[in-house]
Amino acid sequence: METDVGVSTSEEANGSTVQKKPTVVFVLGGPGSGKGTQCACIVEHFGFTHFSAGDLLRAEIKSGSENGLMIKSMIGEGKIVPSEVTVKLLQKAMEESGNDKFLIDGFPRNDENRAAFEAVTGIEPAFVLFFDCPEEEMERRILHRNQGRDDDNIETIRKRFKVFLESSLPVVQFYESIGKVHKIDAARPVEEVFESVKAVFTSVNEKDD
Ligand SMILES: Nc1ncnc2c1ncn2[C@@H]1O[C@H](COP(=O)(O)OP(=O)(O)OP(=O)(O)O)[C@@H](O)[C@H]1O
Ligand SMILES: Nc1ccn([C@H]2C[C@H](O)[C@@H](COP(=O)(O)O)O2)c(=O)n1
Ligand SMILES: [Mg+2]
Repeated sequence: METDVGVSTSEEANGSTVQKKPTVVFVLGGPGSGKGTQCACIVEHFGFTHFSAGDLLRAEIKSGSENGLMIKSMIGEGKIVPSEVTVKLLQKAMEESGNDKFLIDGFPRNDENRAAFEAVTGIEPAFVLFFDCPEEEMERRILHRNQGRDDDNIETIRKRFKVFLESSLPVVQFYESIGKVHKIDAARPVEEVFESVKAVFTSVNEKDD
């Protein structure tokens, strides 16, 4: 059933009401491609609220919720948590944020994620940013990340890469087929990548004006 996440209502001059859905940008890319790093820059410049699906799931584990152990075990195996759980966390975060512009990072990770989000929120992404990065570079970045993530070990990293190729890339290809993907070469220094990201947001904003 569809709910009205962040829907704002405005009254037209003729008295009719218009409902505006929030703007959602999905931020996709392999593990360690730099999604979180770039999202932090986008937030500073473009007024979006950033939600990382992985961060929300890790917070759920820490909170001691009834799903915590299941989520921990799936993340440890590099597997994708059932969409019902992740979509609920995203929906709650969006509702509580007070904003109507969201960067959703690391989601949708598979076609089930994509379909569940659309069915529950009724929202389709304005566009999708895809950070394209070679596996060796992603592996190097993750192994130097040092954020104490349980899944940043070589065995789980390899599993995450496999899931990315088998389940997440097809979602990117789906959005490509409907013309929604902006592909960014992520194998460059952070500032250079962000220059390309900025150009995407600026051109989209200009088209909307
Ligand atoms: N362009 C870059 N060049 C070099 N290092 C980078 C770049 N972007 C991010 N990093 C570093 O690589 C590591 C992974 O980046 P980040 O956490 O942003 O990736 P991610 O795509 O969110 O990964 P995950 O999917 O595992 O959450 C971090 O230590 C970050 O500082
Ligand atoms: N849509 C999602 C996003 C993340 N997860 C799980 C599985 C991932 O390996 C892990 C870490 O995500 P990241 O922080 O690397 O984006 O979280 C998921 O099941 N579903
Ligand atoms: Mg991340």
